[in-house]
Amino acid sequence: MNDHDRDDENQLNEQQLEKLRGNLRAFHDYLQSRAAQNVAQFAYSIDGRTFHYEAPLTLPIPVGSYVQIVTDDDQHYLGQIITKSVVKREGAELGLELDIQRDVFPEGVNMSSVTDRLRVSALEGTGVLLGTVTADSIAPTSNTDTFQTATLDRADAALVSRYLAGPRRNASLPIGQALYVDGDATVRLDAGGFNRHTFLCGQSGSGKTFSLGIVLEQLLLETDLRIIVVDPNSDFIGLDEPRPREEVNHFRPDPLSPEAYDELVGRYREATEGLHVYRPKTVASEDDDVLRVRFGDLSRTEQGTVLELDPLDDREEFNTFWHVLDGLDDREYSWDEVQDAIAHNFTAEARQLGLRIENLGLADWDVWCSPGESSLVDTLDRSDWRCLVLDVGTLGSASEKMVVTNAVLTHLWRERNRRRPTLVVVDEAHNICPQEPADELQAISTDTSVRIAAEGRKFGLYLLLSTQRPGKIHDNILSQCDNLLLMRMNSQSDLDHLSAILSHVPASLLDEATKFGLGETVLGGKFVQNPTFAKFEGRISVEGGSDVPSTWAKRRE
Ligand SMILES: Nc1ncnc2c1ncn2[C@@H]1O[C@H](COP(=O)(O)OP(=O)(O)OP(=O)(O)O)[C@@H](O)[C@H]1O
Repeated sequence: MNDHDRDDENQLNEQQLEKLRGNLRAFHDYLQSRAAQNVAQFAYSIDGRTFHYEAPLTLPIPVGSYVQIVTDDDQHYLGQIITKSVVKREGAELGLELDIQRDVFPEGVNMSSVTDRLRVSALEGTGVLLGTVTADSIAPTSNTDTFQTATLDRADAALVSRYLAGPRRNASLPIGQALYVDGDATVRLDAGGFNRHTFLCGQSGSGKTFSLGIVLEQLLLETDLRIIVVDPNSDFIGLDEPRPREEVNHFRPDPLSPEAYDELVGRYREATEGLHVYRPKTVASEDDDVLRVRFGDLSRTEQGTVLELDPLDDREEFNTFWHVLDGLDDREYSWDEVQDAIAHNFTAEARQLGLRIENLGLADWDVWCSPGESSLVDTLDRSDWRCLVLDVGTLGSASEKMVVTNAVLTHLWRERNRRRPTLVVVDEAHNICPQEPADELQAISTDTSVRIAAEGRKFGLYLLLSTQRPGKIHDNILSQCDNLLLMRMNSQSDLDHLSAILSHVPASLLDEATKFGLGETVLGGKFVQNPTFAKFEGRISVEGGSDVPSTWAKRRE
C-alpha cells in the first residue's frame, strides 16, 4: 500500500460524510424542537384590561379565541386573543467538537468543530381581559388587575359557556355555537341590542340569508318586536313554515326528539300567527296577501319620480299633474282614479301626461291597488300583525320594487310619532340605500333610510341591513349601525372600509373573516358582550329563493 492509498483510506468517503451531516442535522433538529417545546407559555398585564402573551407555535389559540389565565397568586381570568404573530428569536449557540482526524476530510475541507445558533419560533400577541373568574361570577376587571407572570391556556367550553350566558335582563336569542371552543358553548344575542341598527354582511354564499333567517326566527320566538322584511330575492316567503324534523335536525348539533320538535314547532307557529307574506298578485296563493300600494300612498315627490317628471324641465305637465291630484278627494286615490282624472282633463298638457303614462307602461304595473282595494300601507297602520314579509323580488321591474320599498319606508317615517318599536329588515340593502344612488327612486329611498338611521331609534324604528357589498352602502347609514354581523368576506378593501367606519370590532378580528367557512361569523356591538365568533346553527323555517339546482352538471350514466 503506498502513501496515496493510505491517504484515501483515512479520508471519509461520500457516504460517511453524508452520515456525519445527517447526524449533525438530527442533533440540530432535536435541540431545535426541545427549544421550541420549552417556549414559555405566559401572559402579563400592565393595565388590567389587556394582556400580552407568548406561547409555543403549537398552542391552538386563533385570533378571537378564549383563553384562561392563572396568575402566580391564583387569580383566574378569562381573556380573548386579539392579535397573534410569529416571532423568531436567536436561541443558544450549539457547538460540537469533532473528534475526527484532520486528514480524514477530503482535500480542501478542514473541520475540527461545528457551531450553530438555534432559532426559536414562538407566538406572541395581545388580548383583552374579559373578566375575573370566581366560582360564582365572571366580573369585569379593573385597571388594578395587573399581573406579571401568569400561565395561559385555551379556555374550556364550560367557562366560555358561563361567559356567553352572561348576566342578561333581556331575552336571549340562541343563534349557534361559539367557534374555537372544544365542546358546546351556545352563542346568544341579547334581544335588547336590537334597539340599535344592525349591519349584516358577507360575500355571496357565506350564509347570510340562512343566518338572517335564524336571527328573525329567534326574534319572533323570543320577543314582541314587530318586523318588516323587504325581501328582494323571495328568501323569506317560507318564514312561517317550519321544516320537517329531519331537516331541522340536519342544521342542529343536538338533534331534537319528536317531543322537543313538536314543542318548538308549536311555539313557532304561535309566534308566527301574525306573520303575513305579501306577494305580487301573479304568484300570490290563497294564504298570501297581495303586495299592492295605492298611488296616493306615495309622497308627491315619489309620484312625480314614478312619472319621471322634472318640476322645471317638464313644468307644464308637472303643474297639470299636481292640479289633477289636488282635484282628487283624499289621499287614498288609486292609480286608476288618477288615470281617469287625467283622461277627463282635456288640456294639451293632460294629453301629454296621458301619453307619458302610456309610454312608460305604468298602467301595466302589478303594484297598483284597484279602487277600493286595501293597500299594504293600510296594514302598516294596523296593530294586528307581528311580521310582514314583502316579496318584492317577484315584482316585474326594479322600479316597482323601489316604489313598494319607498312607500313602506316613507310611511314608517311619516308615522314615526306613533313610536311602535319596529325592526325594518332590508336584504340587498345596497339597492335601497347606496352611497351613490343610480336614479331618483333610489335617491328617495336612500334619503329616507339616512333619516331613519340617524333619528329612527328614538321613535322605535330599527334597521337591519344585509348586503354582500358593504362599500356600496351609504356611509351615513353604515356609521349608525351599532351591531355588526360579519360573515366570510375575502375583499380586503371591504374589510378596511368596515374597520374605518365601524369601531366596535378591532380590525384584527374583522380580518379573520377571510378565513370563515359557511355560516361562520364575528358578531360585535350592543347585542353581544364583546366580539364573538360563532357558527350559525338551528334554522327552523323553510328557505325560499333557492338557486336553480345544478342537476345539468351531473355525470352522465
Ligand atoms: N350555518 C349553516 N349551516 C348549514 N348550511 C348553511 C349554513 N349557512 C348557509 N347554509 C347553506 O348554504 C347555502 C348558501 O347560503 P345562503 O343562501 O344563506 O348564502 P348567502 O350568503 O345569502 O348567498 P347569496 O348572497 O348568494 O344569496 C344555502 O343552501 C344554505 O342552506
